Amino acid sequence: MLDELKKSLVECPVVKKGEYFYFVHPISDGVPLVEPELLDDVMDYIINHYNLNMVDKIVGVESMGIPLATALSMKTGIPFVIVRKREYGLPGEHKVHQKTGYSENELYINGLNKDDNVLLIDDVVSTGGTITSVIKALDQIGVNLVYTIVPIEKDDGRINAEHNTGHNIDTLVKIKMVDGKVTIVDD
Ligand SMILES: O=P(O)(O)OC[C@H]1O[C@H](OP(=O)(O)OP(=O)(O)O)[C@H](O)[C@@H]1O
Ligand code: HPA
Repeated sequence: MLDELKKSLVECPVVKKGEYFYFVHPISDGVPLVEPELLDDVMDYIINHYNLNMVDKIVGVESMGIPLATALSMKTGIPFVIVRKREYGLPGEHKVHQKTGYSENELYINGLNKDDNVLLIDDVVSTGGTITSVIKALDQIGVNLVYTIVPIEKDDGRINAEHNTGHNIDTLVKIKMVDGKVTIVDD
């Protein structure tokens, strides 16, 4: 089911951002072109492997959590909210500092309440910085984090993020950068 995702990852270009080897792929970048079948494969995998009956809200992280949250919402009928890079100043807005291997930003969380049953989705976990910060903020808000699903796991950040947050992070494909190229890590 995930064969296409794996194949497309191995074939995708890699660019350098400073010292960071950055793979460029439809799911993580919307570039060069997102084939709906690939998105559909990822969604079907999630729908077939998780019990989503108790999930009240899907939470996606800007930018590339947006197509994933949208597709999952449309398939399941569960509403979604986006953790944005824009501040709104609404009551109850939570500010989160995001640090990746190549950038830093502020993120803003709106639209969530204590005890909401939440599925968090983002495209990639790499250093684990982003998902760690977002999960810690969700814990502060007091939501019930039912699942955290990130289709692409790159290098070793997931384990650190799980250790630092105490939450499981489920990934669908694990990749490693070897000699500046994407390789698949089989379990
Ligand atoms: O595990 P980490 O090292 O934190 O990397 C993962 C994060 O990096 C990317 O976000 P980025 O802010 O680059 O942007 P985008 O989604 O706007 O492309 C990606 O979408 C993840 O959120
Ligand atoms: O190498 C990457 N490619 C795409 N998105 C990412 N988010 C973190 N690292 C990466």
